[in-house]
Order: sequence, then structure tokens, then C-alpha cells
Amino acid sequence: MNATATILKTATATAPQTPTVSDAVTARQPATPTGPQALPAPSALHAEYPLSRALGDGIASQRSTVKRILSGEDSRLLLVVGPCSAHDPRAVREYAERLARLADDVAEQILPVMRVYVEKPRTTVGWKGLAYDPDLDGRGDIARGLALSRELMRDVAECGLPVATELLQPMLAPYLEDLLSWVAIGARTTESQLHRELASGLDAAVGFKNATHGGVQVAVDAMGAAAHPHQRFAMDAAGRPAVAQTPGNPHTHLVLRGGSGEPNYRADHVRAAAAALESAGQNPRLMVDCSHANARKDHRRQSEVMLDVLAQREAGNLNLAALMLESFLHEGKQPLTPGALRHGVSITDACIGWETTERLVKTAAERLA
Ligand SMILES: O=C[C@H](O)[C@H](O)COP(=O)(O)O
Ligand SMILES: C=C(OP(=O)(O)O)C(=O)O
Repeated sequence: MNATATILKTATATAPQTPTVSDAVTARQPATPTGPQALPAPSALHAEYPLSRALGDGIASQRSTVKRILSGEDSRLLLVVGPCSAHDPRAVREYAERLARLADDVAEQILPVMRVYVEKPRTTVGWKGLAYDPDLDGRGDIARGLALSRELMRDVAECGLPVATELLQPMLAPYLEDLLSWVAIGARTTESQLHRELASGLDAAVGFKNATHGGVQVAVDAMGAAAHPHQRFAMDAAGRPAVAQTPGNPHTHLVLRGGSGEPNYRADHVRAAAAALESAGQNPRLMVDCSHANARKDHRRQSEVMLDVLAQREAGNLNLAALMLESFLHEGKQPLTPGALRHGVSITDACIGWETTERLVKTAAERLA
């Protein structure tokens, strides 16, 4: 019996109702070790899903627009928006089409960048994202996950939207990084030297989140580390282990996401964070993540956070350069129950639905006009 069969059988035996993938993951028995299985090299995936010259130029220009907003040369608001995780490419494409239309409507005030998050960092265990487990069944077909992720990001970029993702597994970056206009290093990895080194070699702007317990200094330190050149362990385009020399990335910023269930988006938090950045000689312009601990894990509170931040901006605090929203076609979240998934609903963190998103983004554009 292979490992998949063991996982599902265990879950069925222990759970009286339909097993979810999370059940399967938590009920997992020690897997029989198998030898490593080969993955395609980054160059193979690039050849299968190439970037046209026009798309490559478009992404280069989107990256520099993002950087200009973060440095204050462009006074628009950067808005990283989209599903918590991209579990269903069809629903993500549908969302991208809607967002691309909305982006045109608000282009004078806001630059929407779409979340296409194909890796999820987990607090303990759980589904880890499209790149790891595209079939949502715990088998972990990473080769297929990488291909679907690249194809999906390319399709989103083809809609004219800049693409954002969290980079979690440094080995995954060479497969996707040419498609990215903005990158997050998440709250669980901002303190990691590997992720700081990774950020130091990226051409896209990088947001470092404050730690899950709320500490902001780790992100300030991360910005300093990422601005430096590094020699890092890497994988070359042919998939061979290599030493990469990174140039250092001066285009990084802080993301306030709240910590230990407490928000940190209010004016006093923003002032304190900007002061910490300035005293470290770093860019004080930052992003507020309206979700996660800033919304106390309640997606309905994202609007409240966004409106508060807009009011701070109207009051003159231009350090508030960017916002993040977790939003999908439909509101809320659902358990990962194979065969019973609702279209366009998150299977990780709860999201606001499309109508609320559209209303909020249009309201923001009117207020910023
Ligand atoms: O954004 C997503 C989640 O907050 C993050 O991946 C952690 O999720 P978990 O606590 O459900 O594992
Ligand atoms: C995992 C995420 O955020 P954080 O690192 O803030 O938990 C996310 O934005 O998907």
C-alpha cells in the first residue's frame, strides 16, 4: 500500500465523517521513507511556460512602479489583494479577471497587485499550498504543483496584474521569481537568515512581516540584512546546487500584520514602527496587512482596518504606502473536504468576498482622489 492510501485509510478509520485533508495530515502515520524523487529543473519549467518579451517588459515596469510607490515617488496606494491561498486555479483566474477590471477603474489612485499564494506557512500542520499539494489530497505532487503554479501566475500576469506571493521554500524561487512584482517574507520566516538572503537576491520589492508575536524589530533587522550582498546556497537554472552572489535588495519594507491576536495598525503603532525604521536608517514607508492578527482573524474586520488606515493617510501620514487584503470570490472559508468544496471560497484563512472587496477598493479610490 502506498503512503496516500495509508493516509486516507487512517483518516477514514479515525473520523466518522468525511475526512478532510487536514484530518489526513494530522492523522498521518510515520510514512515509509522513499528515496527523493526528481523534480524538473527551473529551466524546464521556464521552457514549458515561457514569458513573452512583452510580458517580461510589463513585469519589469510593474516592479519599478511598486518600488516607486514604496519610495514615495509615486503617491498612489499599493494594494496587495487576493485569496489567502490559490487552491483552485479556475477560481483564481476568475478573480483575476474581475480584479483586472477593477484595477483599471481605480488606476489613478491605487495599484492593485494580486495575491497568488501557492505556498502556505502553517502554524503546525495543514495543507501547504498549490505548489505542494495541487490535488488537495495529501499526495503532495510537487512537480505538478510547480507547473500549475507557474502557469497560473503567468495567466494572472497576462491579465495585466502584477503578481504577489509569499516565498517560503527558497528552492522554489527560481521556478517562479521572474513572474513576481512583489514578494512577502512571512511572519514565521522574517527572522530566518535563509529568507533574508533570498530577499537580497530578488529584483522585486520585498515586504517583511512583523513576527507572529508582534515583534517589529525582526523585520527591521531583516531589511538591513536583505540590503546586504550575500553568498548563498542556491539552485541554478539547470537544477544544480550552486553558490549565488546576491547584490542586496534596497527595495524592502515592513508589513504590520498584528501579533498574538492583537492589532498593530493604529496611529500610535504606525508612528512607533516608522520611528524604529528611521532609527535603523530604513525606509519608514510601510504596508498594513488588514487581515491576520490585525483583524483578530475575523475577515469581516478587514474593512475596519482599511478604513482606519485610510483615515490616517488623510490625516497626513504618508508612511502608510500600502495595504493588504485577503479576499476571494466568496466570503469566509471552508474545510478542505474532498469532493465537497464550494467554488471561490478559501480553504485557509477566511476572506472577504468580491462585492465587499470591490466596494472597499472603490471607496478607497474616492477617498484618495
Ligand atoms: O495566512 C494564512 C495563515 O494565517 C497561515 O498560513 C497560518 O495558518 P494556520 O495557523 O492555519 O496554520
Ligand atoms: C501567511 C500569511 O501571513 P502571515 O505571515 O502574516 O501569517 C499570509 O499573508 O498569507
